[in-house]
Amino acid sequence: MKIALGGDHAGYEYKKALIEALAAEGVETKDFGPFSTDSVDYPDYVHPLAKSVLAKEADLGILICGSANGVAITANKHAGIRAAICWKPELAELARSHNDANVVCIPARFVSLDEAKEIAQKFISSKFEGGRHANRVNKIDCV
Ligand SMILES: O=C(CO)[C@H](O)[C@H](O)[C@H](O)COP(=O)(O)O
Repeated sequence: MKIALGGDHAGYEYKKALIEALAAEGVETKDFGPFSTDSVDYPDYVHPLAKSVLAKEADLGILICGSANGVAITANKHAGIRAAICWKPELAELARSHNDANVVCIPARFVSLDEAKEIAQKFISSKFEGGRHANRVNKIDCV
């Protein structure tokens, strides 16, 4: 499994820690930046990550910023991206199992680092259930 990570300056420290934690578990990652806490514009980092997930260069994406709103709004502009804002591990599990989300957006200014790690872990380890949920997800993509 390969995970793409990105976000903005408000999520930089959490992104760094998540990459270290994933690497320690043998999970391959690709860091789309930013690479410091200098103030940046999140769309500059979200668009390349979304394209990479759609190109199947990465299996799933993790976006981290202050509130998760901007990165989610941006990622969901890409047809085929289903980006979910998750502030609890249970939400991350449901985003995968019910909504087939392929990107999770974590609000770094509203969760602890340990919570962010749990959210990321639950997201990448959960599977889409299909069935009735597939009918619904397919209608999203029909627009
Ligand atoms: O929605 C956002 C980006 O996806 C975040 O909340 C940003 O991290 C936030 O807007 C950054 O605010 P700052 O005052 O420029 O640090």
